[in-house]
Amino acid sequence: MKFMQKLQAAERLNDSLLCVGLDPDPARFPTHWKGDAGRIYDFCAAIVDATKDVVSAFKPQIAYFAAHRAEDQLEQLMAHIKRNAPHVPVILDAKRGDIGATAEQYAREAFDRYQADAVTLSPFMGRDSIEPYLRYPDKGAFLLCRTSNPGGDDWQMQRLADVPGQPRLFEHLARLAQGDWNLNGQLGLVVGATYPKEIERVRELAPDLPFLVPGIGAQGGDAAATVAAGWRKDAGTVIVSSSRAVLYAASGEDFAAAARRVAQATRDALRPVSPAASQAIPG
Ligand SMILES: O=c1ccn([C@@H]2O[C@H](COP(=O)(O)O)[C@@H](O)[C@H]2O)c(=O)[nH]1
Repeated sequence: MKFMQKLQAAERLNDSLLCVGLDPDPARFPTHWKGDAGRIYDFCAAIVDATKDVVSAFKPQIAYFAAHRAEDQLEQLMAHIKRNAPHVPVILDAKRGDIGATAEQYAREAFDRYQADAVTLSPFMGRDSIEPYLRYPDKGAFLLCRTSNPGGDDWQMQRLADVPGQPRLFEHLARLAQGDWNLNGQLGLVVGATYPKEIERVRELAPDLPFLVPGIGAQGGDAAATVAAGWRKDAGTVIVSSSRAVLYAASGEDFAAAARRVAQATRDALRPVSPAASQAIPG
């Protein structure tokens, strides 16, 4: 099944726009596993099992595994999700961006090694740095467009003097992703929940693309404003990601149950409420 279809099916099945981010930090593990990087798989698998009927996607962040030499635990985790939550798409947050030949290797890493359904990419190096990922017809790729961090202003808000209308960089990218670059409908955009006005702008420029939206929870973005700005009935959807607020909801042996409660509350806060929208994710 293609990534976009899998995403749509998971949204409907779980009636959810929430993506749980898997950013395992051993220093924040529950007391009985605290500091033990050997428990990364156990921790993430428990979160997956507790939230798999509440989410539209999972988003493991590769840095949290690589930093602890835990790539083998990421492979195990991906296999666990395929086995126990096969209906939930997995977006590998890797933010890769390199020349074509190297991008081919990164694409193999994401899609062959880790079996991800989609990957995040930095589009800074241009179209040929994205193309190798699009050769996997069933997979998706999310391009960083207007990121959730304050430093995103340094580049993404700059105007391009040589392009008609002098769009900001993020606006130019949104147009490319909706148009020329999106040959087979595999692209989406990363837009931070911390900038709802820009989410709205990107939605104008890219009406059909799925948005991966980090920045609610620990970064303080507003769930309802995010959905109002980015989600359109029967058109572009949003995959709203929260990591730390869910993962570290409690520090005792009940951590997975606490994560589930926060995930459920977040999913509920993300329900579309505009008059044009239905309460449930439409089928
Ligand atoms: O613009 C971006 C792009 C990616 N991220 C990633 O999302 C999560 C956010 O974690 P929280 O704990 O929910 O704040 C993390 O993996 C980032 O690398 C982002 O925050 N902003």
